[in-house]
Amino acid sequence: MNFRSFVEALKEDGDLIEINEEIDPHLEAGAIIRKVCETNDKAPLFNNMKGAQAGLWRILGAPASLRSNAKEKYGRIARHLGLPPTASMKDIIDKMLSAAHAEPIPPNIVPDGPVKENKLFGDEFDLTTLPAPLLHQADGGKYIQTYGMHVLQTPDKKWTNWSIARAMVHDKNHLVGLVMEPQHIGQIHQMWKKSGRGDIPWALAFGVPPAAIMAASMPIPDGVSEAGYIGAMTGCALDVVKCETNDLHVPANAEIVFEGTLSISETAPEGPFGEMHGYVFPGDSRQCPKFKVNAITYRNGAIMPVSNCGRITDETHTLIGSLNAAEIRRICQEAGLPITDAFSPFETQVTWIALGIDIQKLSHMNTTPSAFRQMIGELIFSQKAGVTTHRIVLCGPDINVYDVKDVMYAFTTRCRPGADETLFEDCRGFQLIPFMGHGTGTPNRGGKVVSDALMPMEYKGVQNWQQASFKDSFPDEIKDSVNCRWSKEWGFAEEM
Ligand SMILES: CC1=C(C(=O)O)[C@@H]2CC(C)(C)c3c(C)c(C)cc4c3N2[C@@]12C(=O)NC(=O)N=C2N4C[C@H](O)[C@H](O)[C@H](O)COP(=O)(O)O
Ligand SMILES: [K+]
Ligand SMILES: [Mn+2]
Repeated sequence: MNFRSFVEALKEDGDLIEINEEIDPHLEAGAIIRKVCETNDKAPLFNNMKGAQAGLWRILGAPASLRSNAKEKYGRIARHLGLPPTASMKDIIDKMLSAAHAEPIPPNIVPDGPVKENKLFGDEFDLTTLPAPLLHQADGGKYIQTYGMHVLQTPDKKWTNWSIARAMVHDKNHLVGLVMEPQHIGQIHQMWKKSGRGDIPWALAFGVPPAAIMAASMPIPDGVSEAGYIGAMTGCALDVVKCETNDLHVPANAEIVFEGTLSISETAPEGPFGEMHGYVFPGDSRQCPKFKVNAITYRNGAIMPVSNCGRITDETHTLIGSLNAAEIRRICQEAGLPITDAFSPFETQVTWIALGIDIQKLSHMNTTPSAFRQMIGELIFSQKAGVTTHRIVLCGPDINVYDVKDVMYAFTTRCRPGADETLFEDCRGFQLIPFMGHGTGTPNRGGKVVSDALMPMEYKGVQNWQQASFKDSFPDEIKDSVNCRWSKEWGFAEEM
């Protein structure tokens, strides 16, 4: 599946709105994409961007946001993975974890590809004149990079990392973007700095195969190349082609590729940006590394994917939250903890993760609530995949952790504030969350909690209550007889 066929699949699903009238990259495209994300409407494809030149570029907005049709809520994300549009979030997470213990299938190097149809070098382009969008009025710049994939290799070339990190236009041939620890882009930046080998060969590929951008958004382990992981997950090697100006390889059918170097010494002001938690703090910029663009190669009719993040729901919730939860589930299970599921409710701006607990297995651990909470917090809050999470909620087997109504029902009725919670201050914190970066304490340390929504008896493997609900408070024969007359005889609404 490549990006073009992904866009075609959305069209066939009736999940695409093509806009052929001229749209301005200065706030207008951003406003449409933001409203699509807040209403779960169809993905907008802007075929006529003001300022487009030499085929650069059309824009696809909200590439992995939600569908309003409840039966296909995650359909646009499912289409990234070749799953049916009715796939559940559990199906999507299971698919993304399916390669965790598989032998990587390295990419297949091909001599040419659609991404080589057009090439611009040096003064043949000026980033400030391309239709890069201003996505929020208080943003510090035009965020040209919101759904592209950084390609960076360790100095020993053993690990090639693919990841998403934002970047804005700095001048005609430079970007400036977030390069944070413990992200792999930050780790590799540090390695090159220590190696004294000068600036880092870099590429940024937009409109890559959808499965690749999912891996780029996932905190798979240090040292694991996303290309090989995706090869193992899809069962086939991804075709890659060599860059014109360095030895890195990029997907051969990517829409657009920027090639150049990531500076280990030069910085420039970055941000502010409307971020994943839904805030922009006007004027709040920080010094970040510069990326020098030496060449641009691209397909005919190139499409630039754009994620306008902020208030729910957009790619920073559907992908960052869900894929961090995926890795947290794997890490807990490999540590022998009785975790069945993990999910980050969008309504928490993905600052929480809810864990589904197998209370039979829990009862065999003969542990206490405070000891178990300590175990869970120490494990998860020490992980890279746990950095963005500031509350973990432990839920019993009658709770569907993928449904925020269930998580809140458990959290608000089974977790006594204080007594049933364990605070963690000696761990890395996520400074992008306003209560951290603009709050009262240290911006990047602590501020975390494990909230235990397991009742004491569940540590003995028992749930001695019935939910006062249609599902749990009526015998099957009553429920069946009510259900079969529900809409046919009485005219109530059909079940969704
Ligand atoms: C935190 C991030 C963003 C923000 O909130 O502004 C910003 C917004 C955009 C670009 C839309 C965005 C989208 C649409 C998606 C889907 C993911 C991110 C981002 N951007 C940020 C960023 O600027 N800096 C960052 O360190 N991580 C980000 N991630 C998350 C990472 O991709 C994720 O943690 C990966 O696991 C990283 O790969 P590895 O290092 O593990 O290999
Ligand atoms: K990644
Ligand atoms: Mn990585």
